[in-house]
Amino acid sequence: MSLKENLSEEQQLQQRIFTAIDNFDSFIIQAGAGAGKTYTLIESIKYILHYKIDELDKHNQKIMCITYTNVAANEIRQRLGETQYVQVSTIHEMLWQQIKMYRRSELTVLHLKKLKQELENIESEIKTQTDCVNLSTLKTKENLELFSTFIEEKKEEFFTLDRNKIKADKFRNQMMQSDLVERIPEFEEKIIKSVDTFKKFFKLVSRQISFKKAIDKLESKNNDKKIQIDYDSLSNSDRLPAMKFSHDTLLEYSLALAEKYKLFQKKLIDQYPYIFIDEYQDTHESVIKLMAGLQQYSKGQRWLVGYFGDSQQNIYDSGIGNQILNIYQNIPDNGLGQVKLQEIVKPFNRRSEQQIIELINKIRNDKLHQKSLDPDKTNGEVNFYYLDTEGYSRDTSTDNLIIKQFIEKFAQCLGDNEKIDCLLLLNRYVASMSGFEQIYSAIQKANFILWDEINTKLFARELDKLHPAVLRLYQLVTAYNNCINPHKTLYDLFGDTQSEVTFAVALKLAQLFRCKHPNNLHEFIQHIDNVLNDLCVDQNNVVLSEQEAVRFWLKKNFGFNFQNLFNRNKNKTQNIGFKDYMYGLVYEEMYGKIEKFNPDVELTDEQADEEINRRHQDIEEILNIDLNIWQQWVAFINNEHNKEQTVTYHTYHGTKGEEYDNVAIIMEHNFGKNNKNKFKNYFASLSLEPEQTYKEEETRKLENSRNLFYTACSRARKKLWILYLDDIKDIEDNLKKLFTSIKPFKYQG
Ligand SMILES: Nc1ncnc2c1ncn2[C@@H]1O[C@H](COP(=O)(O)OP(=O)(O)OP(=O)(O)O)[C@@H](O)[C@H]1O
Repeated sequence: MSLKENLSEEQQLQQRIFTAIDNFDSFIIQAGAGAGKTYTLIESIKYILHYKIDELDKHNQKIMCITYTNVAANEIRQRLGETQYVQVSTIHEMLWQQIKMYRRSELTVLHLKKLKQELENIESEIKTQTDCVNLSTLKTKENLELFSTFIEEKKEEFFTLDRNKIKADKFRNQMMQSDLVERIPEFEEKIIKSVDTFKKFFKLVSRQISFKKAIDKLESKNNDKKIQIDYDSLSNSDRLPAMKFSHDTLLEYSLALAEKYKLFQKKLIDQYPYIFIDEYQDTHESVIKLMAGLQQYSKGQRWLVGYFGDSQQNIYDSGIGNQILNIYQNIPDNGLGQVKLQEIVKPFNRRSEQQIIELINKIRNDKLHQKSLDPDKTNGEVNFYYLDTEGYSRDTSTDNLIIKQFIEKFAQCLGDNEKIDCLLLLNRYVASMSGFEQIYSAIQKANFILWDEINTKLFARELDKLHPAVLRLYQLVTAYNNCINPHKTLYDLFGDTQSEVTFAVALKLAQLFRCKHPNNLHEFIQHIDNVLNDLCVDQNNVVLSEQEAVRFWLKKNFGFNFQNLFNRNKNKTQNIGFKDYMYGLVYEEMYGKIEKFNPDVELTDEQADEEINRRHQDIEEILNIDLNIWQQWVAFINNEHNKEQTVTYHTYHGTKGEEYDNVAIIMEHNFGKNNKNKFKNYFASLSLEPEQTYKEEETRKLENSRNLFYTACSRARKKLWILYLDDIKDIEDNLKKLFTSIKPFKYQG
């Protein structure tokens, strides 16, 4: 078909969407990579703005557009231009905005329920642990109560000693200094015999206490001041007893609110008659259920939801992928009627040259066979190379050299100003090629992220996917970057201070925070600690506005309230400074509020000391990495590149939604040691007869590999070069089903 005919067909499809919008028919747009989903989404919004604006205006309504990341939200805002009739936000932003008005009412009910569930888990763990010989005397209610009183008495001291890496025997002596010890049977002989076991148990019971207190607080009838539950968007883990929750719990609470309170649904429907969800495939199941619930409830009213996405680009396990229609089918009728979606398939590809489209069609191998919008776009190139491994064996440094040589070869086939975007499978290579291998090694050594989660928790460009401790490090580097960047506004530094902070004070503090280039994060933290300490010492002269400014700075950069800072001198032992607080936080975020208890292994004092020392050394090592290296990592996370850069390295996941002219993909059999043969198995599965089926788990893994491969290959506009680093003998026949040209790549060692 000619370009003209294709354009006309595309126009008709767009028209079907407009008709669905006119009729308030909820729909789902299914389209492969580069089909122009985002473009269609924007066209749909523009259509409403053009034809329905009076209606929106009359009812004081808005269009809601939900994106998967902040980057995507900004992109859409930019492409739409300023308009008060559209709210573009991530699902978390949108939900919090909607539910925060319930933070003193209905949310406290949900929070209370969650605290109680969690308390049950803690109590069952306490039970299991008191089964072990050393703690068995704490099995009785009375002894456990005595132990809890002991904890209340020694808590501050315990955590100060723990933080300060006090050796086991000294620690034991300090803990023994309490009248309560006499009253708790076998305290000396058994309970504190292993300091390691004791510490874990202490933390567990102290967690139980804090949960109980939080529950009491919420249940207490004579609260003058209503307790408030808050979403903490800057932290990647819940802090339930502190009445704070993070991203996943936000989804959970929102769905529960919607299911329980019809008013909540009604408000959403009234406020946003059009809700669009971009990249539906990576959306959490609870969001789809929430939308389906709204759709059901709104029957007969002016309301619709429109999903845009591609199930084969689902690359995160938390996303619903191709399950959306099943979820819809399983929504009970509730006497309100079955919810349905009109399915509109967009079969075009606007991004890539014909050669690339052919390849990605073969990879997806489903009904969504794409055709190029412009049949004359045939100047693309796909090359598959396998490494000719004869004569040497692979290791990280050789692989790095091989990748560089491959990129050079690719570059020789390109024009002078052309760039290459290289997608690397292995995290170590992404780190070394992008200049932050030291961070990768140190984090791996500290061993607080599971092997197969490192790709997301250290390399994700969506901040809410980073490991909580890694996010904390990101915040520290960003706080430093903001301090030294003269182009940052006072809002960037202090957030919305609602004019409680004067311009002069904000400037003074900004200057104090801006230190001489520190060598590492450790020095930066020390510097901030010094500044805050000086302000504390000088507190008689510190105007209230300065205290406020510090408070806003800490809140904006790290999301925490540090109210006690200026009261410290009054009661020094009770409160800690910024440095200790930050170290404590990082330690806790790395190793958990309670280190995992294993009753089979009881560490001796020496082993426990060694273990604690090791952990502290690992943290020291991380904080002592050169700050320039940290800045390179932050630039990677923020996807910032300098203009001269001719090659940019990415993880496969990090390129979601992006497009580049020339793409190099480096592959191999494995994806980390827990995903042995991930890609080998995928390629091997291509010769599977249709009647052969795998177990569900196996199918899920294969689909994930295919989706990752599909998403990677479909980023290319013009040229795609793939290098396979492992031996392809066993999968060669299947590779030939996808690639017309398979050539050896000879490394010049
Ligand atoms: N109607 C259109 N007119 C002009 N350019 C378009 C149109 N639709 C899409 N494009 C362009 O085609 C390319 C692919 O579009 P887009 O990024 O919206 O695709 P997508 O379906 O969201 O892709 P992916 O699923 O891979 O993220 C972009 O460069 C976009 O600007």
